[in-house]
Amino acid sequence: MPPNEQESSFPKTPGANQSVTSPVQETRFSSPSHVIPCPDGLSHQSRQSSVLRQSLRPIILKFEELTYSIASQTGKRSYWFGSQEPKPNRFVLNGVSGIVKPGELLAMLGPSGSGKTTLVTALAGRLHGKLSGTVSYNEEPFSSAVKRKTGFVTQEDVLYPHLTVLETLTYTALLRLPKELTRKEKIEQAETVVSDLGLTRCCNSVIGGGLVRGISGGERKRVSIGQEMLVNPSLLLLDEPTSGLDSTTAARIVSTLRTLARGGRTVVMTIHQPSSRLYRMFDKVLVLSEGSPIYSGDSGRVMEYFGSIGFQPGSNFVNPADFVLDLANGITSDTKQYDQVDINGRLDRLEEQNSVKQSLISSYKKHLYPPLKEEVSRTYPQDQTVNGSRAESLTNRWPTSWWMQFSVLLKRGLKERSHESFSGLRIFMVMSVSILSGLLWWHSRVAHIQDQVGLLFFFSIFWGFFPLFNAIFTFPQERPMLIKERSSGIYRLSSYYIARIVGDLPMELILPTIFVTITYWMGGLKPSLTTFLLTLMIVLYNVLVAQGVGLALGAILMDAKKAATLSSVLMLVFLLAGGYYIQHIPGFIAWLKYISFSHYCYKLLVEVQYTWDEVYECGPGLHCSVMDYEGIKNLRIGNMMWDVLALALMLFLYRVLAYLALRNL
Ligand SMILES: Nc1ncnc2c1ncn2[C@@H]1O[C@H](COP(=O)(O)OP(=O)(O)OP(=O)(O)O)[C@@H](O)[C@H]1O
Repeated sequence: MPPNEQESSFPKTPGANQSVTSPVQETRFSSPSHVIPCPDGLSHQSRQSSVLRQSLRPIILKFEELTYSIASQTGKRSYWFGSQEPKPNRFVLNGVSGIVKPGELLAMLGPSGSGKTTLVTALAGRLHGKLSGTVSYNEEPFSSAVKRKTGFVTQEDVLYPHLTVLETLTYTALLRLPKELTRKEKIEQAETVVSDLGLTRCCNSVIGGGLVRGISGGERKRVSIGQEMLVNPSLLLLDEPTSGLDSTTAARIVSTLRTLARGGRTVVMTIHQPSSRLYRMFDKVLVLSEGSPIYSGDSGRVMEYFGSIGFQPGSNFVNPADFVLDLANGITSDTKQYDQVDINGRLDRLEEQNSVKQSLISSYKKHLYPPLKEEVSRTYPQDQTVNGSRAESLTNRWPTSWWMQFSVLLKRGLKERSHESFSGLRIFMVMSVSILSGLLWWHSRVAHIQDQVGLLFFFSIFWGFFPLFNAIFTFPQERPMLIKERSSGIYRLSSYYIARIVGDLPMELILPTIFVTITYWMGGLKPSLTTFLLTLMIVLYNVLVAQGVGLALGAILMDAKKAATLSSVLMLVFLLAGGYYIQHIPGFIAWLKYISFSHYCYKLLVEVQYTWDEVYECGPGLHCSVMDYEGIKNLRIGNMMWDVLALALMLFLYRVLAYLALRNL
């Protein structure tokens, strides 16, 4: 078999219960030494630990009379307040029922907006809002045990763009697979998924996204599926796994899903417009029309059912999916659908379509719902249920230890953000500002006290603004990933949060160190190593506090634009209340400086720079004490400890605030 044939296609696994008989491709890819070698097609080991193996704890998924509504708006705006008049709730799902057993693949079909995504999200236990009806997993409600055995692939792929395919799956394996497995076994499992999903060819390519060119949409989708397959889920739910893919790739994906189902899993997917080739792979279909079911049952009996209630396909009929989707839209073979019709004709047609939909919904209720209800209410024998593992899962809520989560998240974060942390632009910006300010304040002397104090104030403001603005984007950017991984119960928020903060530290601290080193000596500040080191420590301390403010604003607002606007206002206030520009702030607003971290930083910088016995030339032949200089006197220099404590309090409080805001995500 030519290498490419092996690599580019899905494995020809006949079923998880059967052994793979395809020839083994033994030749490894010649990969550069710095690149992790990609796994072979299907190696001996892969065959033994293939993710297409059997599910350990089969799940029977039942859902009964699911109804979900949203409050809609009339669109009429009040002139003064811009509020909208409330309208009665709109039903997105209306009495949807079904049952999917282990080994079955259910496809949910329906036109755009018919409620497929809402339904699959509800089945994954992630729909918040007014959902009524029941969803059960082996007769039990959704629980953390079920969550751990459920894989959910959303319509949009949420992946880190700068990680490679193999890195993405390896980090997921390290985080999601239980601690009973060794690190080596987890990595092997990730490699197996790469082989099983035919991703060998692109395993060292970056995922890409946004402005980064990476793997194709189909490959990205397979990576998303692979992330869920890694944990050998008993229940796999996928929202539009084939959207935007060519028919061959779509067929490969559905074929893999079928293989997974045959291994004893319960697989549910939504699909927009399947080809007849895809349609034949489904065991069951559920057809939705504006949130109401019009068919639920065996995929092979769909034509027979609609024929029995008087809806026959037209003479040019080929694909059952096209036929049922037309029906879900209220279009029958008799409808004049694509002709040019006037406005009256169009209204008539809408009425006609609505009456077709109503008739289909009534027929469903009359003919399909009673036997389905009976099937759903029946109790099925279960060999081994997810609930069997409940006690174990409840005592052992997380798959890995806190430390393991922290170290994997730290490494993954460093890898993903290495390009931005060490971005040439950021370094260039800091270097150029430091050299420019060094030149502007070139060898300033105590004699020019105002200039020198200005440089210290500039330190406090620049190193307040810069880290604050960088930190603002952290959580709004990470939000989709955090929601995805946290709703799968992969790690604790604390391990993620600390890994994120620690991961950002090196660059957050290296840049100001370079800056202060250049500007301090060029700017002619006190030529003492101790004073220099103290100045550096104060600036770094300020950076950490500013970063905390940025993280808190980003986490609370979860909108980078809003957070940036708010922080501009905040920094402007801190700039003005800092004590450099205005020395006599009116008493009623003077408290502002106490909430400004730049004020404390500036005060500390002045305190370490000057001593009480230092003088400057305050007039021709006149020498005054530096501490009597108006700009310094009003700072009320004295107790450095209070300033350090105030900053410590802010350092702690803002970070706690950010953490609490993330908990409410
Ligand atoms: N939170 C929400 N706010 C407003 N509208 C909503 C919300 N959730 C769902 N809807 C509406 O419910 C309907 C069903 O949405 P859903 O995304 O489930 O449809 P879909 O069948 O998956 O569509 P598509 O195939 O285009 O993805 C749509 O009209 C959508 O606008």
